Amino acid sequence: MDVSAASVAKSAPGRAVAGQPGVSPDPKIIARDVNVYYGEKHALKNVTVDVPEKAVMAFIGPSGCGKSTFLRCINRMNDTVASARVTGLIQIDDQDIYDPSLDVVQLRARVGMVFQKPNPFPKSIYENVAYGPRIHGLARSKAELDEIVESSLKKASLWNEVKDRLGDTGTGLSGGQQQRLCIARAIAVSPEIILMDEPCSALDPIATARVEELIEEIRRNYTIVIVTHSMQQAARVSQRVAFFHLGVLVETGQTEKIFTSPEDKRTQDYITGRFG
Ligand SMILES: Nc1ncnc2c1ncn2[C@@H]1O[C@H](COP(=O)(O)OP(=O)(O)OP(=O)(O)O)[C@@H](O)[C@H]1O
Repeated sequence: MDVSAASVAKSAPGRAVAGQPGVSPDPKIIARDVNVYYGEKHALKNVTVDVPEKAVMAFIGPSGCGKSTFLRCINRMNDTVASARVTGLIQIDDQDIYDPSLDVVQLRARVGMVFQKPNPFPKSIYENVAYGPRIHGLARSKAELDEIVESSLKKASLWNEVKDRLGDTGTGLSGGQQQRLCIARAIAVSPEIILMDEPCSALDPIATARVEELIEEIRRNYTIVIVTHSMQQAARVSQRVAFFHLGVLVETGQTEKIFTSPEDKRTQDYITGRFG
């Protein structure tokens, strides 16, 4: 983390600058002047945005504009990319997540992630969900672990389909079921934030609809950020939208406003299919 940039941004926390584009009154996550470089490539440029609590925010924009890069900043996944360098400030609940003293394992328990391609472990359905709570010490007994597995699968709308075959391998489920299993796995460690990187791009329309329904059901309990190429999906599932273009956050706003009367011509061009 570039400390000089962070300290400048720190003196202007979210609430103090409400009213600026991208900044909202009571955010769960704030980002100030975030830049990401992959070696010489400047992939994300001065991104300042607030992500509201217990709502869905969609990141949209043409391929390569930096949506996934920014998403991966929020749980420090970019730490795993050797060439990546992140500057600026990202706070969750007023805590700087790039503070060197921060425990990244704990951060990733608070900030769950669901990927484009469903990626269950090659283990049983039960183990897929039980793994996280076990390594984080969330259950004191087998009965408690069973309870977490059941409630997570219920929240992910998968319980009825798998309750009689929890010992079967997770990779044997259909693609849509696998993705809901991955959401159950994320939910099982009681995250506050769930990041979803094009979670439906490998799913058929029916499985997509089920995941979207699931997002709608759980959104009141979690802060959700979803990257999507589908503007219909962004319109259906999100309450706020952020539009990225060429590494710049062009505009954020309420979903309906972005899709009906965006302020910036680039947003207008993108949502009307003029480029992208
Ligand atoms: N690991 C990496 N190493 C080098 N460059 C990268 C890496 N990951 C992403 N980039 C580059 O950073 C830019 C932003 O990529 P990113 O994946 O964040 O875009 P995106 O908007 O999510 O794209 P898409 O919609 O196609 O997934 C692109 O130019 C991409 O080539």
